[in-house]
Amino acid sequence: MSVPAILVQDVTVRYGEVLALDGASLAINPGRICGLIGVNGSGKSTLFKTIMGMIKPDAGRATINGASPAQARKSGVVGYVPQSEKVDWAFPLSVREVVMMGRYGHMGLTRRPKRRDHEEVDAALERVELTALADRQIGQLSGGQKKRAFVARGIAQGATVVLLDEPFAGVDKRSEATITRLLREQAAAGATILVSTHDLQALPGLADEAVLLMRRVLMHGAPEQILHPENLALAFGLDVLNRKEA
Ligand SMILES: Nc1ncnc2c1ncn2[C@@H]1O[C@H](COP(=O)(O)OP(=O)(O)OP(=O)(O)O)[C@@H](O)[C@H]1O
Repeated sequence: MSVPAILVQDVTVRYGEVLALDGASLAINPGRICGLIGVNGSGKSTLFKTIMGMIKPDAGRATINGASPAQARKSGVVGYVPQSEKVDWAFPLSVREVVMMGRYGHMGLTRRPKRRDHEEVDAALERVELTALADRQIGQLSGGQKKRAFVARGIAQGATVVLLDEPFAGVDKRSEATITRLLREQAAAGATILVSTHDLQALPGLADEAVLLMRRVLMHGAPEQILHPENLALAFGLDVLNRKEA
């Protein structure tokens, strides 16, 4: 049997008094796009940070292709598109420089880009349709363009496991369509993708499978199964079921 690309085993995370994850377990196989669904505060960002090794769980563990998060980050197999609110957009970096960060792992200690690095960055910018804006400061892009810049960073990096925390929040339709197409292309080429979203309608067109999170994984199945009102009610409360009558 193949090793899951993303494996989360019985992970518990506490922030002081707050129990953010409570025995969450999840396995995603290579080449799959998995949508992560849950109300605000259900632990989605905490799950991403655990898989990235940015926080150490109080119990349980996460692995990427069987390796620890730290090893996976070091080898560059894992890429992360954070929530927009978590990024300092005033940072004096151009779009091109942000995408070039994806090449750091390939450059050695000097971090001096070689021709191959420039070529990969140009190709990634082209794929996300940001070539014309490459020299703009990153903060001077629209919400959707910023997300595309981070997706390009993952492409330039050559990441084969990609985590995206709400890439469609505050994003224009063109960016949403471009990002969805790119994720599908990456998955078709073998990449594994975990993407959180509040856009339930877009889920079947985006993901092969989906997960309902509420501190732990309530359900993991086909998007259509997850979107069944009774299952959504599990994660979002009974309002979803009652909305029609209201
Ligand atoms: N650094 C922190 N310190 C204290 N509590 C935190 C911290 N980060 C998150 N929490 C709490 O942990 C819980 C889970 O937060 P998390 O950000 O993982 O949820 P989320 O599902 O990503 O939410 P959202 O959809 O609003 O982004 C929430 O109750 C949140 O308030």
